Amino acid sequence: MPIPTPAPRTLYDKIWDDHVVDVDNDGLTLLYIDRHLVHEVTSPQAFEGLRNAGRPVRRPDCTLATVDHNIPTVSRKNFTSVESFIEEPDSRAQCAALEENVKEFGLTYFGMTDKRQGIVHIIGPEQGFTLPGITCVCGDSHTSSSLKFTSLDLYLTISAAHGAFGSLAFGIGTSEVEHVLATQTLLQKKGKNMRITVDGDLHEGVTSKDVILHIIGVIGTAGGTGCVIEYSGSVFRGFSMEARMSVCNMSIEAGARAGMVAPDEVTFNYLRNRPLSPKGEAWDRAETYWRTLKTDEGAKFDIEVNIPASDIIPTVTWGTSPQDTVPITGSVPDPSTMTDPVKRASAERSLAYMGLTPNTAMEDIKVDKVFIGSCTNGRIEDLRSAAKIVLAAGADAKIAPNVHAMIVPGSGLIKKQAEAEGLDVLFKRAGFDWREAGCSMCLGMNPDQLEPGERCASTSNRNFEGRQGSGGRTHLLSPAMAAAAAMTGKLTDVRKFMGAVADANIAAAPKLKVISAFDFLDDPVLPAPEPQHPPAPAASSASLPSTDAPSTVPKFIVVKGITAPLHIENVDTDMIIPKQFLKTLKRTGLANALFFTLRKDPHTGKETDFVLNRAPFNKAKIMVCTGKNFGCGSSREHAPWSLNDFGIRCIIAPSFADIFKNNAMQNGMLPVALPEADCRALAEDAEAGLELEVDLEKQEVRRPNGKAPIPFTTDPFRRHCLLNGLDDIALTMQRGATIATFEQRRSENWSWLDGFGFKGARIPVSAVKNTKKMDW
Ligand SMILES: CC(C)[C@H](C(=O)O)[C@@H](O)C(=O)O
Ligand code: SF4
Repeated sequence: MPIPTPAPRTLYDKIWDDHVVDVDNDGLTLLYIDRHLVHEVTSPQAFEGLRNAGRPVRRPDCTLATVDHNIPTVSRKNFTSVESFIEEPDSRAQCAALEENVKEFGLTYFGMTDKRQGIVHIIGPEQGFTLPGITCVCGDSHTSSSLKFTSLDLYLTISAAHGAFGSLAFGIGTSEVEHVLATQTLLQKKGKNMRITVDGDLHEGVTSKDVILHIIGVIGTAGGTGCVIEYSGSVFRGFSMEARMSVCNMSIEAGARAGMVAPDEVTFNYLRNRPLSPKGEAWDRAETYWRTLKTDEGAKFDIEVNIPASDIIPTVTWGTSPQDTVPITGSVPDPSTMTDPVKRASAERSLAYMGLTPNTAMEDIKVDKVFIGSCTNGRIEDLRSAAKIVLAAGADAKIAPNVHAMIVPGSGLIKKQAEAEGLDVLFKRAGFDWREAGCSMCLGMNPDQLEPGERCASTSNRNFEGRQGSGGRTHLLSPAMAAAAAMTGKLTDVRKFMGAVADANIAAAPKLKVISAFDFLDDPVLPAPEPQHPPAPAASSASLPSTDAPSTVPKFIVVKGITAPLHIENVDTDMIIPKQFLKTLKRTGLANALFFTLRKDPHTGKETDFVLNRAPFNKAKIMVCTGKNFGCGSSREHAPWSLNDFGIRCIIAPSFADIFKNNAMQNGMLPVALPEADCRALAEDAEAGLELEVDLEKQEVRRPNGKAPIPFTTDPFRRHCLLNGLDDIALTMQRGATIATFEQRRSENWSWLDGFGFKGARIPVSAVKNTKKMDW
């Protein structure tokens, strides 16, 4: 009998298969999570949940925490403690809460005096915490090139995230953070396989950031919904790890669950000898396994997109969605030429917000601020590429007057490396503001924010309304383009900083040193302190779904009530709840925060005529949105929390972003996806002030005035949980024995994934030199 050949599998299929702890008949999978990154914004409520239930963190050795979003980026020379350093009370409380939580639960933490502190998505790869073939999650959406600048002779390859290592990395909400902390698993349905291939030679001046902005412009911010994207083709193969990270990092902006690149020599060279990478014989075994992690010949992709490299030129955004891209040589689009009414309305709204007139040349747009940093572009190669532009501008060149240009390295180590290379001196001499590591003006949860009406050339990843500050206007672009904008004071084609004059300027300038990142990675990782929390009672195995597990999730059976209509496409979670409300330590009290920037006039503070401010919609229990891709962007669970607090238990829309959908259901809320025409019909009922009735048992939306109900479908497991008000964590805890069996197999087959660097003797908390400092 010939042995049947196994079906060819994609990279995603392989990683998925290797992490299945258990699977039910519907394909709902209990997936093991190898690495969990934690930050201060999305974790307080998760730790509180553990504390209330008396549960420990199941795998402290696979969990790494840092502070990044709230922290000021001013000099830390006088830092003594978070309490005295962070002025804003809510930011301070969130950072202090994390410090308490890591101590109580025994987690490794890179705090503000640790040079390894930085943006979660930067420190994971930097430390070798992120490895090929792993599953990696974070309560943060961004958990998902060798660029030929020939005439500038740039060694740059522009940079960011975990999937770039051939791992399955995705963002989760706070309830799922708690689930992973408690069980080291997640309940997941497998996504679709999507492949984006970019082949050919990139034009001069085109970086990995331009490549991913161009891709998002082509497929749209919902283009990757429900998919895991594998990036393939000669362009990605030719990219450095940093460049691959930038691309994978922005997969969430394309709506995808995750993005990945198959590991290869570039990956192995990046990882070898990183502090948390496997060493010696363990490395050899790991590398042998990693080399199997590529898509098999003939494997099936559900969606394939091919983009010729030659189509891409330096790219910039004009609007308030990352899909609003245009070549820098182009101009602001004219909404009057758009036929789709929802698209036209969205474009008009964007242009009004951005203060732009149709057909203005992009290069004529003046900027007030420049931000170089973020998890997309805060790496050493990004800083080097910006530095090259400064050099190309000439020995005494300064940034344009009236421009404030900020450079925020992604981690303390990157900052040190850049300073050793002399980049800080170069930048400061040209007038840039050189800062400490953190998320900074990417989101502005700290003091780094735009003033209303200010325009920023930004290397970050989101240009949503109010993202960088209420009323602030963001244009996304590459670090080289951002540096060019800083020098000229307006959006500028980076190729103007290339050619004979630029070459001569660079040749005349003192050579910048190139120093290896490995010179800064020598710190041993000290053991985590013993958790001070009592161990959980032994778990027993039970079949899923059981209805007798303890739960605080409300049931969803039938919801009837006033429905608020909304006619916006790509409603992002920054719009649902802006950043200033993410600083809470609670899940409640957020009703007033819902759609805050649309409900309050930023200048007068008075209520606008936004639908939720008007009777009867101010009492809405249901929301119907006619634009697709509701809830895109950030993974903040605060978005469903604020809807829930307002009284809205059900959202109907043509489509939802994956993380939002999950987050809503974790809170006993129901997202209903219906065809656009049905959403429009329901919106008409809603506008007439008539009540709708959503029945989950019968899976139908009942309409007023005897109109036929509209049927919908829901995932059977989720429906069961919603109808019975079941809590995922309690259900998964019942499968403790199955998880333990998986962990045993994991230790045998992939031993390098256990206990990253903590395997030796544990050091008690009291042995840390200064116990006030939490930087062990
Ligand atoms: C705070 C966090 C939930 C959020 C995210 O998920 O992306 C943030 O990092 C962002 O970029 O908006
Ligand atoms: S997108 Fe911005 S705010 Fe979010 S993690 Fe990255 S740097 Fe931080």
